[in-house]
Amino acid sequence: MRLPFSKMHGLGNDFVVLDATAAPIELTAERVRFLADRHFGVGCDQLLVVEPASRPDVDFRYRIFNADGGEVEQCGNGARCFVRFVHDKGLTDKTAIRVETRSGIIEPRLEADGSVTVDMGVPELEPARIPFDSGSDAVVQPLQVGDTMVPITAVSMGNPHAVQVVADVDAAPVATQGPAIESHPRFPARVNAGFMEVVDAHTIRLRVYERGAGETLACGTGACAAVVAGVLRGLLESPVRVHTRGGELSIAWQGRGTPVMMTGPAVRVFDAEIELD
Ligand SMILES: N[C@@H](CCC[C@H](N)C(=O)O)C(=O)O
Repeated sequence: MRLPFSKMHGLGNDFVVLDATAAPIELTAERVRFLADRHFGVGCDQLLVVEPASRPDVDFRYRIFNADGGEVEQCGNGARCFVRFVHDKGLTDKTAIRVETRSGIIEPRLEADGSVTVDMGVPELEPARIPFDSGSDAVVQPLQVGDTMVPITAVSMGNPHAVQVVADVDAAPVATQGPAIESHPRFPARVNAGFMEVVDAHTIRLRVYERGAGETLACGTGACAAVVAGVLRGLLESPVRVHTRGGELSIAWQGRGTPVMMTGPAVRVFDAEIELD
């Protein structure tokens, strides 16, 4: 079978995007891993599948698979690329879209300058929702990682994040601590590990070791989670510019009980087809 796809990215966090609005696409974890493979397949951090909505009050459903084949709840950079994709493919002409994800409905909006703003919903801060087996809802919690005690803030943007503050993000132990935090027993569903350098109250530098994908050039939900963690810790004030290795995002959050707003670019790089067994 020949499978048409688009290759897209949001700040270098790259995606293979499939249109399943007209007919379902049979996806196995093995197929996802093949498509995501940078040597034997197409290559991406996440695979996104656009599907028809399952209810009348939303426009589409979109599903997210990590490069390791696992289906996950949310993806910020993917949400912006989803909007670019449905417009480029003529699937809608609405600029404000309601879309179902595994973690609920999000509301992205295509801006006049081509950037996309996404209402990413209200962050969950209760550790039990992460799930984070700590029995406490303190904003900063100790996490034993090897020989090091790491103070982290656990935030769910639909998907789970553990954010730590570092002095210099370029020197942060992302490659070593990232996988250890991702699979830490305190996070039974695994977690995305964020390393945030606070530059000033409105600016951070961020790297994220993503669950199921490794370090990516940018992580949209990771940026939202880092800003939430920074505001809760009294280090940041909304809005915050988030500098990633792939570029810049703007994140606004007015505090507990309010949604996180994310604005950034979305790029369709090329369209192609691939032969699947
Ligand atoms: N890159 C994404 C997040 C993708 C999912 C994540 N790796 C997870 O497992 O939760 C983003 O831009 O948010």
